[in-house]
Amino acid sequence: MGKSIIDKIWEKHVVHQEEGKPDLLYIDLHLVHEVTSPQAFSGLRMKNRKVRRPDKTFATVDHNIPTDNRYEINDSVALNQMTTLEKNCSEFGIQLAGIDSPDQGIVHVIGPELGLTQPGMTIVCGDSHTSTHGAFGSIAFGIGTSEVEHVLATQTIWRIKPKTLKLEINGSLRKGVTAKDVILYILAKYGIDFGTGHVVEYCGDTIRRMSMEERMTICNMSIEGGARAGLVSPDETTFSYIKGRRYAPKDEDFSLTVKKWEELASDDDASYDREICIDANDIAPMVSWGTNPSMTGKINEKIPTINDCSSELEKKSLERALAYMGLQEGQKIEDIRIQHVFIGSCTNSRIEDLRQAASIARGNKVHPTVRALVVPGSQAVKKLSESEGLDVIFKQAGFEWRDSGCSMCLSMNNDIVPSGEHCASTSNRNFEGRQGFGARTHLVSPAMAAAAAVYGRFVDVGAMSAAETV
Ligand SMILES: CC(C)[C@H](C(=O)O)[C@@H](O)C(=O)O
Ligand code: SF4
Repeated sequence: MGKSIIDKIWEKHVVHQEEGKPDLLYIDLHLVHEVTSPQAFSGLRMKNRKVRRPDKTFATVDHNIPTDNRYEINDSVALNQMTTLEKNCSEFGIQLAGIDSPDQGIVHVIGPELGLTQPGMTIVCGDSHTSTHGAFGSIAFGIGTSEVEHVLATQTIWRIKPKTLKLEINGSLRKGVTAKDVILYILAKYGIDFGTGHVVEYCGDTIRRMSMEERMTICNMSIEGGARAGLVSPDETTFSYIKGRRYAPKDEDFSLTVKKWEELASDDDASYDREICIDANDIAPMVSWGTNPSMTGKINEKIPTINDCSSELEKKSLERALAYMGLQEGQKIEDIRIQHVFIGSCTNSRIEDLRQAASIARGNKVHPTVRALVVPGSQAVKKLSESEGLDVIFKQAGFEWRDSGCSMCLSMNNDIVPSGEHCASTSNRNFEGRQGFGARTHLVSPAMAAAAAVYGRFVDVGAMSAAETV
């Protein structure tokens, strides 16, 4: 019987195993941000401990950093977390992409961008969307603050080996359908618990044809399906993305390392605890209408009715979601009006995402009743976008063009959606209050968000004419 990539990586990283106990896993890369690290460093200080492998630890500021004027931090908690991280990194000798650094950005955007994220690694961060890094064929998962301290001190973590789920997607995606629509479709169809207790391996020819940016979008939202992590076996697309990046192996080392990475891919006869198979042709541009990511429909569908519900529980949660969202049962998704657009977050703020949004924004104008933000995932994405003129396209269309950070994905900085207003957002979470008290979030792809900005409501980007999208 062959092995899956999950088994292969896990086995290589176990440093201690005992019957009835979790495994002790070696960690190759520890990413750190300002929100979940302060207590961990305090813990080290109290116990007089050092960071075991500062060279395998990398920090940045992303959640709190303002993206309009980054030095104007009015919130004292935010300011304190950011300056505390700076102090901690200099005291413990950790590399930091701080507020002034051209490397600063959302932790899950800069890891891959700098070549820190590589196939076969175990990667952790005190952040749930660490699963993003699984796109490179690594086991990457979020950890709690006490575990951040443990990893800082020991470079290891205790974990029970998760179950494995093979999620295969085959076929061609229809016009206007992106990786974001694929993962929203999976969540709509299989629910917010489809991956509970499992590491999901995404495979099939649809995934194989995807770029690294697209694979990252899918792995990112594995967490919304309850999974421990999500990953894709590495291939040529992975290797050519990594080649030449700052922390990637160089020259001869690179080709030797690629040989090792090639062996990581799951064997054809690998076995999994569960398998799901999806037809890509069934997927349409998706829009979430409710308060969890499974409350999502295709653009040309209607919001379900109470009569569609198969249980009392389902009925109650539909009623509650509709009341919070200010929507009607049976309402057409295309008729939902929006007042805000947020293009950004660790799900969709990479260069390809911004290119897709720009192809819709070009030559169009943001609807007069809409406020729209474009927030690149990193300062490097910002710079690259500007070299391609994307900033000019967005600004001419009436979008705000920002510095990098988590921004409106969560209400921890200046960017907040006012109560009762609707936001088309390329982020990953839509629970009550996520983008601000009473804010109403609709999860969509970058192209769908840009089109919503132009029309003030949701439209099918797959049906837009060539003249509308240049
Ligand atoms: C702040 C952090 C702990 C949190 C997470 O881990 O998910 C954040 O990134 C989020 O998306 O809500
Ligand atoms: S962009 Fe959003 S989901 Fe991603 S790390 Fe930041 S707050 Fe969390």
